[in-house]
Amino acid sequence: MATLSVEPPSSMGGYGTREGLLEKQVAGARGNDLGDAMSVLPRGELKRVEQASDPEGHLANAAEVSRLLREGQLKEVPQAFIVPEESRAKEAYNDFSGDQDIPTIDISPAFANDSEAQEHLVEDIARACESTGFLHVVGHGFPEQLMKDAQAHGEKLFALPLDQKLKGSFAHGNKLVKGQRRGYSSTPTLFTPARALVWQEGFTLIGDRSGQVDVDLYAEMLWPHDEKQRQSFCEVYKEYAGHSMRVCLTLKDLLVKALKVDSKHFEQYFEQPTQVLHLTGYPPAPNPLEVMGLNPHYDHGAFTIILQNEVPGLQIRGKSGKWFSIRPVPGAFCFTVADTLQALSNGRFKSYLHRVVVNKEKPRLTISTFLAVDFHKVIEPAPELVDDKHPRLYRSFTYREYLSSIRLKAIDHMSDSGHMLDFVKLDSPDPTSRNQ
Ligand SMILES: O=C(O)CCC(=O)C(=O)O
Ligand SMILES: [Fe+2]
Repeated sequence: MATLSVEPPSSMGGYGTREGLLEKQVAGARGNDLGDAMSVLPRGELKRVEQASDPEGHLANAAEVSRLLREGQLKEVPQAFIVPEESRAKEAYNDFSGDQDIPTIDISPAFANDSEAQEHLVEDIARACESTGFLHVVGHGFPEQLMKDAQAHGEKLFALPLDQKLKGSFAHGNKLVKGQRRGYSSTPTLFTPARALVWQEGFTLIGDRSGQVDVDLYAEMLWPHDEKQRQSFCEVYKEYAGHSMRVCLTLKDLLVKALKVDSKHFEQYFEQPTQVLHLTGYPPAPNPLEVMGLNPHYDHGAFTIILQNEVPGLQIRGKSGKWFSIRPVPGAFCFTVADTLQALSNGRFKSYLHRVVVNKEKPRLTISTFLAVDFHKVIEPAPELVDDKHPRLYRSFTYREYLSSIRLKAIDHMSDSGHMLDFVKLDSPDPTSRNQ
């Protein structure tokens, strides 16, 4: 996924020149050690990623490879994408066994004055976050046309020639920001125990609480000669960021109510939240299960809302341990609890392992909004959630630490499907997670 910036929100606007903004962004990114918030790169792996996403290396870009295969210019998928047998998904993109447990919840009572309906809503949310960790959100008030426009612009972006897309990337040439995904990102290795390039490409924007987002710079690099497209792209994603932040903050309020805790404790984590808007394109693959769209992982932030096109592929590993695909619900955001929320709720709300598999025919496109808590706030559960029956599960940590030192430690010791949160568990027998 994506990169987070610790720059304060005001830093996203107001730079007179493109160079100034560029410089500032690079400096900002260098100044933080968060790295890529979602990608787990084992040490030494970065070089491989940089090489793999070399502008010359068209064969390391999943979209390009997919195109060449479709056009018959390439006979087989390059080895770098092939997932070792033992790490491959066995469940196809349209295996929905288990999907019936994922509820669709209408959050419109959150905007109305009906306390009874609100109470039911809050109960439904609590139940879903405690059991499946995933749910579909409808009745969110996000403009339907804007969803479609954002998806259409995503398709346009991913349809650009690779060389052009790479110009809108922060991972190349002098603009290299180590390990970070901002703007366009060519196919990376993500959550790597599987050690293969994932079958996807991405585009990342960083936004703040006010809904501002750093889109202008990338649009200028992607469409230097097409002002109309550039403006329209920027307009759509700025609007998208404003609405998605609003939906996220509404969800945050509902989650606080669902936990029945003093809202003050929670509010402190969301004074300067960051939203990472991440578009992911998953091209078709001839033998879909020999590659992986996105390796199994838990999201790190507070929670994520995912807008999916009509093509399924997001899979979760349910309580029974069985993987299944989530059927996209038109007009809905797919919500998932992430690690920070699991820690803040003292384990009551659960972050689940998920991944993405691809299919033979249809490109999949998603727009994820990752909501992250303030980087420097010490994450501790609300006192009401800790008692004799519910002892404290995780030690205190900051989100910044979670994405830097804890993450590095986890990378060295974590298994394929390991959970990074286990590395801050208080009763963990794992010596690497103790005495920190
Ligand atoms: O694209 C999707 O369906 C899910 C993406 C995801 O899980 C992630 O980027 O963390
Ligand atoms: Fe995820």
